[in-house]
Amino acid sequence: IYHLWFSPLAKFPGPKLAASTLLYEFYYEVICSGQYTRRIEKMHEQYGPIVRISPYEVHIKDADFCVEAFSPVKKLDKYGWWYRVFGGPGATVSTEHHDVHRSRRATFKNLLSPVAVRGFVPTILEKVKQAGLIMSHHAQMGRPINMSNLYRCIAADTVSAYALPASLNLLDSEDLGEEFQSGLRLFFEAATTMRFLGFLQPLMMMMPDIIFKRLLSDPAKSLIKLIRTIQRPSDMEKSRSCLIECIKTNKYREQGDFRERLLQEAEQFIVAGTETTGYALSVTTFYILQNADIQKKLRQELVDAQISLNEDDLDITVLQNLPYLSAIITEGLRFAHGVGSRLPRVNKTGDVQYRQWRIPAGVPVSMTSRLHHEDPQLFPEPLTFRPDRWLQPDSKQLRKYLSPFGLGSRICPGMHLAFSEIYIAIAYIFTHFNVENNGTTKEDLISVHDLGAPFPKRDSKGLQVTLQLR
Ligand code: HEM
Repeated sequence: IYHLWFSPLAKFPGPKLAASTLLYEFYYEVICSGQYTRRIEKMHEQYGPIVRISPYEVHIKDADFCVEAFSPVKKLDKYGWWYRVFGGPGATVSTEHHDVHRSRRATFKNLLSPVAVRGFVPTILEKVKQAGLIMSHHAQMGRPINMSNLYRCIAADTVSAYALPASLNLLDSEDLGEEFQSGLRLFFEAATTMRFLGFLQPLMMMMPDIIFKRLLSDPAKSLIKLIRTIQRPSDMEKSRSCLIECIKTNKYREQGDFRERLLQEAEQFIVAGTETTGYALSVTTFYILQNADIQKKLRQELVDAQISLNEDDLDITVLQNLPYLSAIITEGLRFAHGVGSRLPRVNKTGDVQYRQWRIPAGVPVSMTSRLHHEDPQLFPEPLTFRPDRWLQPDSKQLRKYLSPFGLGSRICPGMHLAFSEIYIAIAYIFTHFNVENNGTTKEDLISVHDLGAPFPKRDSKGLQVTLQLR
């Protein structure tokens, strides 16, 4: 009764059931597995650009407003209830308060800068070439390959080698990271459930180690082992400037357990940098393969540019200046929003005004990038993959509405690394192989379950392709 009649949000449009209990969201998120984003989309169709989606939160679908409201100059908190399940209390991604977040994020500002990423290009190329050998082997055997898994392996091996002194080496695994992928999906499913059943967390912490270990998949165990072993002092000394050093030596060093913070930040890097980048690569490749003309133009540009894809002299800026490749990658990111669900923020410093609606300070306000990316007013024929839309005189204006990496002060810090991986992998693969789709449909790739990260239908075989060496 309070939520429906007396709450300061009582006058906001939206379904009465959603306004009165969190069980409404629980049903769509947990019972139906990641369906609330789609439900919110429907609510906007019915109620307009602002809807109350829970007893405590409103969601806005208005790209111009969101760009402004999520601007980096605004001091916004993350919505603790939503984010606490994505990492421990020491992880930057789940840090609630703006000021604490600022100092935590400063810890690895230099680590992920464009200059630092440029220094890492030879390692990225090495990983892509390793994947190229696996592809060549499949080409010779005449066997199709699951590119979704291969891309995820490249992403996991790259981000782990970047953040830690050792790589996860999933490209060496026999199942090409298949088990790792199931583990990641399980992680996101469990996180979605725990958001609502947080009261069970203390019980889980009491679970004996032996039972906990049995529940983990082998790759999850290797990830934990990898992070644990690199905490030995000898590894710390010999490590190049990576996450360990950043946390240990930075001036914002926090009180508390260094190892625990390292574990949480490292996990966050690997989870945040694997599914997202792998998904962007799969979706972009899928759409290139759907259209012979796009593929032809891309190859022509790569051939004309005569780029050397060797570790010693690859200049990534040359790749990044290729207009058609860049347009393809930008359009790919419009489809492959790494975080499919909403991004809620809390402004504690003052009320938020949206049109005639005054949202009281402290109320979580969320937005969803996909809803902007698929808005026909902003992107005509939004469900058609059209790199050309990024090559028009006015396409700079359009970029404002593209937010695959989020917005504001919490925008993805790993985007330079992600861009480098995507540019190198797409350029390398389409230079060295003829690639053909082997029966993959859109339904095998599009996000059906938004669990923080987007996941396709459960029985999807990923992007299956056949290859021929060029
Ligand atoms: C195509 C690839 C990627 C996409 C689309 C992507 C997308 C995003 C988005 C949308 C957010 C904001 C989440 C929010 O506001 O709640 C985010 C945050 C984050 N991402 Fe990425 N990401 C990608 C790759 C990476 C990589 C490679 C890394 C690691 C090097 C990384 C590390 C992070 C971290 C640490 C955060 C939390 C930032 C903070 O809260 O300050 N991401 N990412």
